[in-house]
Amino acid sequence: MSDSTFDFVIVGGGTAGLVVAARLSEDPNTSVLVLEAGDVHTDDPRIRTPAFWLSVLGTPDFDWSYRTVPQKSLGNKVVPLSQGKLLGGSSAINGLAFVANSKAAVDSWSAFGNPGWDWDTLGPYYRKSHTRAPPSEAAANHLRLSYLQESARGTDGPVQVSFPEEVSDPIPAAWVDTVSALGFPASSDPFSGDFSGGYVNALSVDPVSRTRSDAATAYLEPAKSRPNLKIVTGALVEKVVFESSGAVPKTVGVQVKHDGKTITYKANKEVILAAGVFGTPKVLELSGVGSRTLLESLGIPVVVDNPNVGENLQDHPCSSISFEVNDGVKTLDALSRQEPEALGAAFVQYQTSKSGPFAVGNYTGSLLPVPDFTGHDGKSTLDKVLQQVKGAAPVYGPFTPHHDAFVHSVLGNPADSAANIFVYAACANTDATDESVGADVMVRSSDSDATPGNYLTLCAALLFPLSRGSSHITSADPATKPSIDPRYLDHPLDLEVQARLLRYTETIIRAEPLKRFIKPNGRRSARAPADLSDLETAKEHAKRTALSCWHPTSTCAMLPLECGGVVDPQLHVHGIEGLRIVDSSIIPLATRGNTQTTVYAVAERAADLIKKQYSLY
Ligand SMILES: Cc1cc2nc3c(=O)[nH]c(=O)nc-3n(C[C@H](O)[C@H](O)[C@H](O)COP(=O)(O)OP(=O)(O)OC[C@H]3O[C@@H](n4cnc5c(N)ncnc54)[C@H](O)[C@@H]3O)c2cc1C
Repeated sequence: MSDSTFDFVIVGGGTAGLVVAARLSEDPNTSVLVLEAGDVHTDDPRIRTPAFWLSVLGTPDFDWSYRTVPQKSLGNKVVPLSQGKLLGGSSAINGLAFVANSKAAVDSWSAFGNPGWDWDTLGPYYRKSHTRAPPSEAAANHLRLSYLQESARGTDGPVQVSFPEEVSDPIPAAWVDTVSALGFPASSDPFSGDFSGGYVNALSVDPVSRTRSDAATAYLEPAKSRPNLKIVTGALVEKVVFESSGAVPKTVGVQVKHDGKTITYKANKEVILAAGVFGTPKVLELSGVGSRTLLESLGIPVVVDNPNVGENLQDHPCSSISFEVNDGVKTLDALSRQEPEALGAAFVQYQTSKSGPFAVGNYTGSLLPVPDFTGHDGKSTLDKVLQQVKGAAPVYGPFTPHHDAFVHSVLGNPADSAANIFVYAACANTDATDESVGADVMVRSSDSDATPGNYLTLCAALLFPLSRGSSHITSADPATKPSIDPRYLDHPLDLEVQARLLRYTETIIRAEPLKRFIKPNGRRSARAPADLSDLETAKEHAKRTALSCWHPTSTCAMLPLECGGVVDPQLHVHGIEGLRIVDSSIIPLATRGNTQTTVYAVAERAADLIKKQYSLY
């Protein structure tokens, strides 16, 4: 294998990049190079220990620590946006929730102009990427997991997935029972494509070692000794290099900064971009693929003028409120306050029996229709809201009519979920400041009252936001971070829905059995209203507390060019030979639920498409 020329050069050793690298290098006659800007931290206990994920956010060794531009609709708040900067990428720092997308959402990809991308074709790749260990009988009973289906789970895929074997904490069961009693019982297996209801989700946690299972451990570890696979870390890809003499620019390789030197690696077959939702459009723009106006303003020679690059950014906004629990109810507050006794006990429990709070991430949630739009008056309420926002609805680009049609159809179908309401078992600090990075905004901090107390935070996340934003470079210098503008809650329909979801938390905490755990007239998070029942009050609180759920997608969407696209259904960049994108940036529509399963599935499918094109083993 040459040191500087490979069949495939993969930019980004994150979630998608390592899947594709592992699959392509299964063919011993194919050489694969992975270039990752971050370093190797696979053995670091802060990465491996499931519950530590919030505490590592903002750590420069692990996190790009992006921040949005001031968000107009949130009173100019700047929202911190973590993204993994290490081998394994965001799969190594994420919240570990392992939940599949819905059939309706994936089927829409094909309807948007991507033939061959629907639930029937992608569903098998969700299963191919993971192995879900069946829960013990005790955990299945305690966590109300009777809806799981054997046919929906992955049985021999690389990512190891399990349920918390936690049978002493009454909150998850109370949560599932409460949501069910309110009319939303878990309907099916989350990997069947048709799930809705309250649930305890599976986690990307190895059932034996009770450590994080990510792209580095699941995909790279078994493949890393292959002689045809080379991984270079600490390597920032600055741009893709093209040969532009023919009618269509041809990809030659990439230019990289490594150890202070500038190096060019060549690709015999393809360069594959997997630098993530902000990294991939940045590399494209630095390479001359993007809006002519932007590139010329920065002095970057234009290779392909495509103004869609970096557009269509979608993310799940999440607004929340914390409620004080009754005395004696155990939450994570003591750990979040870093009380030595609580930390010590959790540490010992994890070390000795791989159990306790350190063994799990966040796992109590729900995927729901918008409750206001269900039931007897649901349709007329939705019609009224749609009518009300009609005149003020922005047009973000050519994808808007397709996007509107899909979101309106989901909102109008009580069998589809448009909302994720979940519980974080501690008080949350939702007030980002200009200096906030990573975990500052979730972990309780100075803004909480001084008296120690225990809380449940209910978070409401809008799963199909119509607000769409962008991520673009502002300089030709590869070291400069992009300007990220998700436009959270910019679309008036998003604010209407988000406020209704947040308002619904008042209904949830007043319903049995969860009600038994909430302190009557107890304290709430700082500056939270005493009652959210008034819609205008809920809107203000939704805006004030809105943060990212860390699920950004779609900045290089798989869509026809005229519809706002950057890649075609083979994941080739429009108008360029030999350049593909395989990461979260190609997902055309925000996912119904957390994103990692969809990234794994897309990358698995991408590897098959590439293998087929080149007749690889
Ligand atoms: C804090 C957080 C919590 C989350 N929680 C969950 C959750 O609980 N469940 C869930 O399903 N999803 C969750 N997600 C989302 C999910 O993890 C991501 O959507 C997914 O991992 C993204 O995969 P990717 O391959 O697109 O990008 P990444 O995995 O981020 O990979 C991109 C890689 O490219 C590298 N890179 C970038 N630019 C360059 C360059 N120029 N040169 C070389 N390398 C480069 C990066 O360092 C990174 O390693 C979370 C994400 C975060 C950040």
